[in-house]
Amino acid sequence: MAENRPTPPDVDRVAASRAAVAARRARAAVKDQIAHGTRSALEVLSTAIDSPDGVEGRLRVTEFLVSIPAIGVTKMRRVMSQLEISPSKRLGGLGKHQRDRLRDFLSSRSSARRGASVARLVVLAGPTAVGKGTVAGYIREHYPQVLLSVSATTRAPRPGETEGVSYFFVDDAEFDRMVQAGELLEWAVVHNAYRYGTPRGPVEAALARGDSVLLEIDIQGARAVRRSMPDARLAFLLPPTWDELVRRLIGRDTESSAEQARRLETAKLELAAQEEFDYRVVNHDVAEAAREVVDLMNLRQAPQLPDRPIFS
Ligand SMILES: Nc1ncnc2c1ncn2[C@@H]1O[C@H](COP(=O)(O)OP(=O)(O)OP(=O)(O)O)[C@@H](O)[C@H]1O
Ligand SMILES: Nc1nc2c(ncn2[C@@H]2O[C@H](COP(=O)(O)O)[C@@H](O)[C@H]2O)c(=O)[nH]1
Repeated sequence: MAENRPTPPDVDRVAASRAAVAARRARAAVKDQIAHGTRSALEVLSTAIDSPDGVEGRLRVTEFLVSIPAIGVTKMRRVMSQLEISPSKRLGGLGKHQRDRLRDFLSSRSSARRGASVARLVVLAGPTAVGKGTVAGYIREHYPQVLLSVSATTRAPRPGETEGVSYFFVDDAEFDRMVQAGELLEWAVVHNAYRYGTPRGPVEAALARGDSVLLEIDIQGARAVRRSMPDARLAFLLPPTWDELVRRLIGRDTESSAEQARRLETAKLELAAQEEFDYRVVNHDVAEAAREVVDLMNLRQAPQLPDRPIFS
């Protein structure tokens, strides 16, 4: 029996393997922070320099670079070679010149991005029931650094909706006044029923501060934003399949069957508009779609669109 008891070297090995798992998780958390913009890459580099044996210091430069939005593996390799850093290096093990070159690279990137702050306006549109509201709600909850514009609407609140959070619920006279006073960045009659519009003030103020803004609006609104703010990035949310879109609309159970049929007819036309958009995001999974939309706010270069529509 005594032979089955863990010997001191076994105990050491178990402890070491637990410590390695914990360290890997801690490094993954740092990479997530960079990817989601809750921590800047420059700040992580400074921490690594101050404590080379800490979590940040143990991050490989390759992993660090690819966690930065808009840096993929190909670009990372190019940057590593330009900065003359070998792929095996960790942030805490960089020599002084390598650190300086990496710091300069990160600073020039971040100031270039500040200069392009108008491109931080992202419009999320797509057919009825694809999940725009669900994805936008997820972003509101999980990405507090993104301002989610609150629209004005002439429709009545639904159960559970809150004034000033879901919408600003206004009557026709007030909506007319807002239009006349130029208070709306765009507005449209949606589903041939009620008017919806984006209040201009909060969006412009946030962009002037350099904050990211998300508009969850219909396709007519997206077109209007494109005309007035050509730097905005337009994302089209797609369902995985047409049948899934129908399932979501019917499953939501917020419209009569006549209204559902009407929305599905409109949805066919709206799906044809996807090619007017800069990006397409397929809403298989809410968290994943939300991350893709948030990533658009940090990209400097728009990724190439595929030649043909993904789904129509
Ligand atoms: N990834 C997903 N997987 C499964 N169900 C989803 C997903 N995303 C959203 N849904 C569900 O689909 C339904 C429609 O979503 P939502 O109301 O957000 O759509 P919408 O695009 O905002 O619609 P509308 O433009 O008509 O207001 C909801 O019941 C929601 O819970
Ligand atoms: N053009 C705009 N469309 C908007 C705006 N706010 C919301 N919407 C779109 O309306 C429909 C219906 O919304 P619901 O809450 O009544 O189901 C949906 O497609 C939204 O995207 C806006 O400010 N401008």
